[in-house]
Amino acid sequence: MTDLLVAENLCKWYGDYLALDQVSLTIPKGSIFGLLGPNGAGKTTLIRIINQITHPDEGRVLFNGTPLNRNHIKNIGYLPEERGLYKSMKVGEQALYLSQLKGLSHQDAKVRLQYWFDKFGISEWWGKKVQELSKGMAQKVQFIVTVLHEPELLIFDEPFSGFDPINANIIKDEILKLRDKGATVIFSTHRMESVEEMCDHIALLHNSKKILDGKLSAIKQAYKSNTYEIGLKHQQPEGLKTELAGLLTSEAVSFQVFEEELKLRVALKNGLGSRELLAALNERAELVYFKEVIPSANDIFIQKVNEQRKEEHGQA
Ligand SMILES: Nc1ncnc2c1ncn2[C@@H]1O[C@H](COP(=O)(O)OP(=O)(O)OP(=O)(O)O)[C@@H](O)[C@H]1O
Repeated sequence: MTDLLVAENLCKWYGDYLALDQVSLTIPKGSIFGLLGPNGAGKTTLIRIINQITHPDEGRVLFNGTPLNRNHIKNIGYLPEERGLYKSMKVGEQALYLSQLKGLSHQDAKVRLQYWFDKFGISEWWGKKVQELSKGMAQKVQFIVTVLHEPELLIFDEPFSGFDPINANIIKDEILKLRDKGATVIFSTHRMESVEEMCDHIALLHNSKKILDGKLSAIKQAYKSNTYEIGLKHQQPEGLKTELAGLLTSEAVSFQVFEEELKLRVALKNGLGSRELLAALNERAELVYFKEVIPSANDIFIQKVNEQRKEEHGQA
């Protein structure tokens, strides 16, 4: 996979505050790239640089290998977190106006808008004023205007906020379809379940710095903690605890009896793996299930940010 966007050593100052500190990123073509981080980490600043709303003080961004310039604006669709349509303008009129700003002809924009309005079941709003729309309805219109010109890069900042679960699902499916048709997606959110469902790559920003990035599946593998969840039939915890003691660390150990089943969550000592654990268990009990615990994006976010905070406190 080649990279659509490469950011090299970006620095951005707001007065004497350094909002981005040597941030480098590579965004593979066709990926859904999650840009994550606590409030104030620098995500929006980075997105604004990619959109050329603001410019870096140091570093550069390459789009398809070329330094970012005004010609790339047509190739990018951006749905900002703060949504804004002109309230007194009519929906259709405004959608047409915004689409033409992205380089579409009036005729082409009209055909495409009609297609999307139909698809989202909102054709009857065409002649209404924006102020008559609910928040979710206005968001649908903005989503349409963001993707209408079929840009190579789509940037969504909290795309699901304000949508009910059904509409959020519709938007999610549309984003996945756009990716399948070849678009690259940058997706900034605090909703970790959306990251799990959609992102194949992530970058985590904290205090203006990138502290983690890569393929989500590889990051998950790297953050595994040799922990397993096991269900066993007809077992009591006491004997088993003593028997397994030699294999387990003192962390993440839980033994819970639930109806006929004993549920275990155990962390193995370094150097031991599923083979040793299974051998010890097989001697004793009938397995119902056995699985390695893979950390969630949420677990990884919390762990990495907390580690970073501790490190920064240590240095202070
Ligand atoms: N125009 C500005 N002038 C001064 N400071 C700014 C400006 N824009 C952002 N900042 C500061 O830069 C830092 C990064 O802000 P940014 O909006 O990029 O964070 P974010 O990661 O998007 O946060 P959130 O998750 O809360 O949206 C913050 O400390 C913010 O106060």
